[in-house]
This record gives sequence, structure tokens and C-alpha cells, in this order.
Amino acid sequence: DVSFVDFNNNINSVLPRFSRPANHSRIFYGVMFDAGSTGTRIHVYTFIQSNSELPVLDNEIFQSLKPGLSAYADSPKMATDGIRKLLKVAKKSVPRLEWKKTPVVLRATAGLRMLSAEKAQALLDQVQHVFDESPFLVPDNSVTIMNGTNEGILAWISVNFLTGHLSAAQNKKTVGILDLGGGSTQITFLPKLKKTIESVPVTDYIARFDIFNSTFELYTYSYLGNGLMAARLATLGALGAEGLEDRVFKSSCLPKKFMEDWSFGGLTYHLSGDPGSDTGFKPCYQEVLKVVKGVIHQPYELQDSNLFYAFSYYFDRAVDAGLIDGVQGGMLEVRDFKKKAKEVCSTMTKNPSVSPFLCMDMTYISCLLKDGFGFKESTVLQLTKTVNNVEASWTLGAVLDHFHSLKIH
Ligand SMILES: O=c1ccn([C@@H]2O[C@H](COP(=O)(O)OP(=O)(O)O)[C@@H](O)[C@H]2O)c(=O)[nH]1
Repeated sequence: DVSFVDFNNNINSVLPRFSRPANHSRIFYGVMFDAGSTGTRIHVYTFIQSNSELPVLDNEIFQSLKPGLSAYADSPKMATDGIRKLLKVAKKSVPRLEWKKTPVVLRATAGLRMLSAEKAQALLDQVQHVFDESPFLVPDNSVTIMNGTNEGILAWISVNFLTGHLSAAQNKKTVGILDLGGGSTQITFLPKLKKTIESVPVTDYIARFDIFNSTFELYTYSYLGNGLMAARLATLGALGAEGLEDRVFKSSCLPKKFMEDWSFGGLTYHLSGDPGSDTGFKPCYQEVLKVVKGVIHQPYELQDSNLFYAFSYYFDRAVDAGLIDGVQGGMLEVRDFKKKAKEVCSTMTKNPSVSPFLCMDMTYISCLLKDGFGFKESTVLQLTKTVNNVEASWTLGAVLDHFHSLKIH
């Protein structure tokens, strides 16, 4: 199953050959849009193709805007303004002469996966229209919904590329990834034990892909509905509920006096604390446990096999809670999330924190890590937003895949 992919041949099929002095390394660009459930982001990557197998990532330009595409589910034309704004960033970042050779691609994640196929397609059609009018190279299938397996694999490729673990692929010493989005959450790692692969509930948990001379066989899964925003709704019993106008969703994870309208995925929910019940970590844990129990599979091996990089909302909430520095990131033990959740939940009514949801979010993260994936309290996670100034995101892996055809199967 191992196949050698000639990187240069692949690039030439996308970027037409042009003459340069023989010793001049080639510079090329890739533009990837991440249409997430909570926002849309553009990543403009500059690569230098030297003679070695892997290109060198020279730099990334990153911009984001809120809300995500799914907020325009009932008025898809309104989604185009944001896409146009972000495309301007690409025009500023890529030299004019390179526009025609530079691919623009958009991949949508959980926000669009959770919409009906018709509504999602109407949004994608609008984006496609804006891309078609742009001066960039618009490859086939440049605007699609990405499946969860690819989201997990591509994030794993990104982080292992950025941390230098892919160039020494033969060692197979890699890091695992934990990605917590708004709508879905992904776990991906390279198992050391056969038993891990043999003991998955369905074969969907294992994915193979080829890169240079090796095939990687990864444990990867994306749980739709277990992203942080979707988990809030599920905890409140509001996920997929009808008659939203006339209902108020309550939780022991919210401050007793809290009462607010809250929007996600184009819908608005009336939320409130629960003055008539106990609030705090214990009752809250029981509530969030319902979102995790029987849903999340526990891999056979976990703690000792890999160092895990945790990013997206894992990182954001660790910063909000004061556990790590917002620029540096840092190492945390799983128990640190729990300890902090207890603290935030016990003081939320008297001493409101940055967000009324912090108790719920921190409790959910603790529960997901421990009762969900089955991490030990003592497992150390590397909380990361950027590696060498590049966002930890599946988007880099997606650009590498585009140029390189990693043959994910
Ligand atoms: O390049 C990126 C892309 C996303 N995020 C974070 O990812 C989370 C949201 O994920 P998203 O809206 O993409 O949800 P999904 O659709 O993946 O469930 C938030 O914490 C964002 O700040 C980020 O930090 N950098």
C-alpha cells in the first residue's frame, strides 16, 4: 500500500512550470479558508520548495471573522461579504504575478455538517461564485464540506509538520492532537500497539495515508455534536430542540441569576441559570457527563503512547481560566482542568468570571478528557495555539494535501 509521491510532479500539475535561475529556490503560495462553526478564517501560506522532499513553510498570514457561514443559513447571499473581505487579505499577501497560479480552497467543518444538505449547498454555492470571480486559481472541488476523518488527519499532519516530526518519518516518533471546535471535536494519534487498532468499535476510527516513503495508520475520530458550543446546547437539552421562542433552557452549570439569549449556528436560544437547584461543579459534571457517556470511545492505549498537542477551544479556555499564558501556551495535566473547573464553578455566582459559560466549558473539557477519552489525571497535554508563529489548525495539512496528494484512504 506504500506509494511514493513525487512532490515536484504534483506541484507542477497545479502550478505551471516557469523559468527561474537554476539555483533559485521556488516560492509558491496556497490559500486555505476554514469555514468553521463559529467563524471563517483565511490562511495564506508561503512555501519555499527546495530540493529536499518537504517544502519549507516560510510564513503564514492569518485573519478571521465571526460568525461562521452557518449563521447565514437562511440568507446565504449575506455570507459573501465576509468571504470577499478575506479574499482581499489574499490579494494583499500574494504578489499579483502569482495570483493565477495560487489555489484558493475552502473547507467547511461542523457548522455546515450540522445543517440540512440544501442549506449547506446554498452557502457553498455563494462562496464558489465569489471564488470564480476572483483572480486566483480555483481548482475542482475547491469549495466543499470536509469530512471529520480528514479534519483529524490533516490537523495531525499540520502539527507534526510544524514540530518537525514528519521529516524524520521513518522514526515514527510523532505527537497526537486534540482539537476542540465549536461543533465537533477530533482526536488523532499514531498507535504503538496493534491492540489499539484491533479494538476500535468500527473501522472508521482508523485511517491510512501515504506520505513520502511511509504509510501512517492513525487512530482518528471526529465527534459531531461534541464541539464546545454544541456541547453547551446538549448540556442544556437544547440541541435540536423545537419551539425555541417559547422555551428557556436551564443548567446548574450557569450562575443562578444568569439570563441571556445566546446564538449558535443561526439559531437563538433563551438560556438561564437554575435558581431552584444546586449549582456548581458536582451537579454540572453530572449534566455534562450525559453529553460524553456512551458517545466517546476510549482508545486502548492513550497516556503512554504519545504527547498530545491540544489546541482550539482547549487552548482558549485554558487562557480564560488563567491556567496558561495566551501567547506562550504551556503544559498542563488533565487534573489542572478539573481543579480549575471546581474553582470557577464554586465562585461563579459571587464572583463572575470572563464568561458566564466558563464553569460549564471547563467542566465539559474535564469530563471529555477523563470520562470521554479516558486520559489519566496525570497525563500532560501541550496547550498550543501557534508553532513558530503558525496556527495549529488542519488548514496547513489541507494545503500540503492539495499540493502533494497524500492519498488518504
Ligand atoms: O486557525 C484557527 C482556527 C480555529 N481556531 C479556534 O477554533 C475554535 C473554533 O472552532 P470552529 O469554529 O472551527 O469549530 P468546528 O467547526 O471545527 O467545530 C475556536 O477556539 C477558535 O479560536 C483557532 O484558534 N485558529
